[in-house]
Amino acid sequence: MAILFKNIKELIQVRKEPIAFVAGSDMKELPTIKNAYLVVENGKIADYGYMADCPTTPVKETIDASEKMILPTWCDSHTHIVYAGNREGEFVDRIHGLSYEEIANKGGGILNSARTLQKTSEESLYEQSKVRLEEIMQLGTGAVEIKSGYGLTVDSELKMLRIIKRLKDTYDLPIKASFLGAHALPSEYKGNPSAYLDLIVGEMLPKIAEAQLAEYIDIFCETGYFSVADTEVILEAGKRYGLIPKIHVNQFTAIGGVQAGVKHHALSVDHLEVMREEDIEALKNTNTMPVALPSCSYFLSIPYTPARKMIDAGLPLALASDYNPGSTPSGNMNFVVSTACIKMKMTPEEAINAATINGAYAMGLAQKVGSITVGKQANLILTKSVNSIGFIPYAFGSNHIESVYIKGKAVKQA
Ligand SMILES: N=CN[C@@H](CCC(=O)O)C(=O)O
Ligand SMILES: [Zn+2]
Repeated sequence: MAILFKNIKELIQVRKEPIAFVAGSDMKELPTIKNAYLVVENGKIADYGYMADCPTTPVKETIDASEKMILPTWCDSHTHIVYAGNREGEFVDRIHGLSYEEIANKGGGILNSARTLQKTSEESLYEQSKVRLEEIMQLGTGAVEIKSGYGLTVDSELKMLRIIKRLKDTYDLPIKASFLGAHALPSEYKGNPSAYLDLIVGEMLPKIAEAQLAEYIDIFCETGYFSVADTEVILEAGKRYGLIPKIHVNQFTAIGGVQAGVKHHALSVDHLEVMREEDIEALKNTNTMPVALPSCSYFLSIPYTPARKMIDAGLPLALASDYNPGSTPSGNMNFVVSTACIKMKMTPEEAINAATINGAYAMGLAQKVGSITVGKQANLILTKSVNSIGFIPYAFGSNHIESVYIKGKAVKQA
């Protein structure tokens, strides 16, 4: 039996026909219906429209949404929520003046998280990760991509990906897995990166593909991590096993990673804090979604992705959290949307498009989530009483969410 939401002050991100993503000036358009109803049946959006046309057929439950808005849940296309322990010690080191790079050069950073994860049992890692997944669901995330990349050995990378699989099998929200074996060079391979690339290509990838543990292949293409040539090797290898590229590029330096991503038909290129004209040019008229991670810029005090320049050049943009223990210990997409407006000068409409339909596209889920469209999964945010759409990112410190629904079922609040 159906659930009826009635008297919805504004139903946000209504798309009658499914769309893949929005780009350029279209990102300013966020279609809505004021004074609306919405019907959910069998976990899917079954019907919606103006209250004047609200159906009178009996339903299992009616929810009065007077003064409240409904929008699709956030689509977080870039996270690292499977990790062990935390890195608050490095946070304090940075307060005392060390840079992210200096900490990494001392064996901290990603290698620090890898050492902890390698020592952590699969059960404990699952328990730690599921807490973060449940936390982000309560914060309104209804679809998420999760990366490996804190294992950096065959066994530990597989351990991470098995946990992502277990989360997929346990929870109702869509989850996508990316294999990020090339996240950092393990210290035992120092001076011999090609031996580590051989391990990824020769041992990790075949095992991951055989067990069907990942949809995407990722790499940290960055000065001091992996080169553009390494990136091409890894993306080629991943593609041989059917994995689609989704890569980390241009976080600290621009070295041609965007072009490599486009050349290999990456579904997304993520970070993009440092963008040259030629990087923006390279993304035009492609199917590659640029993804900005403003919480990372905030936490590390590094530049924000030049969203205005990119959108004004006609590009699409997605927003994601980058939830991880080092550069972004937060998976709060509400903060991401607010920060995109406050620091990147995106309008509320652009930011909501970027965090819903464009995020869904960046993880291959645009047909399933990211808009209010009949037949899509009923993953919904019911707000508290709010004045307007703009009020949501404007009042950035407040919790505007009354309830989150995944496949039409309310997510238990902590
Ligand atoms: N930049 C690369 N990877 C992560 C951070 C990893 C870490 O510091 O643990 C990111 O996307 O920000
Ligand atoms: Zn990342």
